[in-house]
Amino acid sequence: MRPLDALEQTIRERADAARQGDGGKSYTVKLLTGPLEKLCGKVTEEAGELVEAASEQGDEGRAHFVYEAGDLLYHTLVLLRRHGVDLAEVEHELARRFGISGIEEKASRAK
Ligand SMILES: N=c1c2ncn([C@@H]3O[C@H](COP(=O)(O)OP(=O)(O)OP(=O)(O)O)[C@@H](O)[C@H]3O)c2ncn1[C@@H]1O[C@H](COP(=O)(O)O)[C@@H](O)[C@H]1O
Repeated sequence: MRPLDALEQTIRERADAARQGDGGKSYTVKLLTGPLEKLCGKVTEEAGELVEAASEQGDEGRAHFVYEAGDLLYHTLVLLRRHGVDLAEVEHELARRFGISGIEEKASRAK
């Protein structure tokens, strides 16, 4: 199983635990059951940290960039779960775009 799929499964298990009033020691459960603004704030924060890390140089900068990308992906997966959206649904959306040039798609929206 891809790590991203395994992580999604763990997050789904945490959501099930939360529904049963379980998962007190889980950070994921806190994000799933706390205020939506808190989770959205974390996604925004992690996106900002990834963008900041993008200008860091060298091996250390690269490792930090990868670390921040992991944080953003994790928090994004938790937000998707909170909305009942599976990763497969997002992958389906991305697959739908295969072969559609971003520039052409933008131009078609401007018409
Ligand atoms: N991949 C992650 C993961 N990535 C990041 N984080 C947590 O996300 C938080 C990142 O926020 P910050 O760096 O801003 O830390 P912070 O300031 O302490 O966070 P806040 O107080 O603002 O919430 C940290 O607490 C990290 O530990 C993660 N927490 C959990 N997972 C995965 O989810 C699984 C289940 O975790 P639990 O639900 O906690 O059991 C784990 O085994 C991991 O596989």
